[in-house]
Amino acid sequence: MEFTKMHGLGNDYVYVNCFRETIDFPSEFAKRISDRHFGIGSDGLVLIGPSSAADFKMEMYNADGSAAKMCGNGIRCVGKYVYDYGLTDKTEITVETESGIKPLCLYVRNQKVEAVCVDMGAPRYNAHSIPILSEKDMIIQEPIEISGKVYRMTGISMGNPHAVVYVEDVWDYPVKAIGPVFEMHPRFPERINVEFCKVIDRSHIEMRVWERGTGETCACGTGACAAAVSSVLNDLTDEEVTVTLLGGELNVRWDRAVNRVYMTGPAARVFDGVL
Ligand SMILES: N[C@@H](CCC[C@H](N)C(=O)O)C(=O)O
Repeated sequence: MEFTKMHGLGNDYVYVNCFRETIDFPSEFAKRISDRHFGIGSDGLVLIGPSSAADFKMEMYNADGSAAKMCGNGIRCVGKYVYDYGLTDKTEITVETESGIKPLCLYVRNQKVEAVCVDMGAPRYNAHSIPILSEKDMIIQEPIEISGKVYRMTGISMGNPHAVVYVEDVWDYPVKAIGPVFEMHPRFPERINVEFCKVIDRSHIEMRVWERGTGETCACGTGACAAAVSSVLNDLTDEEVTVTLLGGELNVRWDRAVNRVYMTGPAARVFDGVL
């Protein structure tokens, strides 16, 4: 089976072209190939296939085999894959995901896609739709106790669930210790992705992420969007921000007039392989 290893800011997935290949048990397959010692090594698996409603369809699995409805870094790489491998010659395409159809704008240089802008759609911050168990309708700076410390979280869905918290020093934060306790807290019936953020100024956020189903990753596209939306809701930033992550920078703009979030960042191919 042919595959391609790609990444968006170091958030790396194995990409399989399902126009050509068939995977019967994608969840098992994702677990096996993601293993960094006994597999190919990745944060998960992304399947690219035909869609009856859009130009292409994307399916995404975390390293533990769980499926996610949306993946921001993954969808940028899908844009690069379909253009660079000649599945399309268009620079404006649509991709069907489990959380709806997303329009992509591909930025091409020397016949290769270097960066992609994704219209991520409308964020949702109603507790029920994230989902987060709460008596309140919106989760804004809501206290939650994790490992004996009270955090104030803001809950956002970007098609997948996120809890954004603000900390003093992102780079020194014990993300690997706190992240898994957050992820499994009983208030999150579908578990949660957690963004540990620091606002530098009204147009700049630093962030590390603990991803549901994978662990700490170098970057999370949906997480960066959730951090941007949370920071606007808490009046910490303006509508357009640069989000600095371990793997690099993303530009995120929440256009509140039309209630859509736009995420722009790089997409890169690492290598092709045969399994
Ligand atoms: N890294 C991704 C998000 C992948 C899915 C997430 N772990 C979940 O289970 O919701 C991104 O770039 O958005």
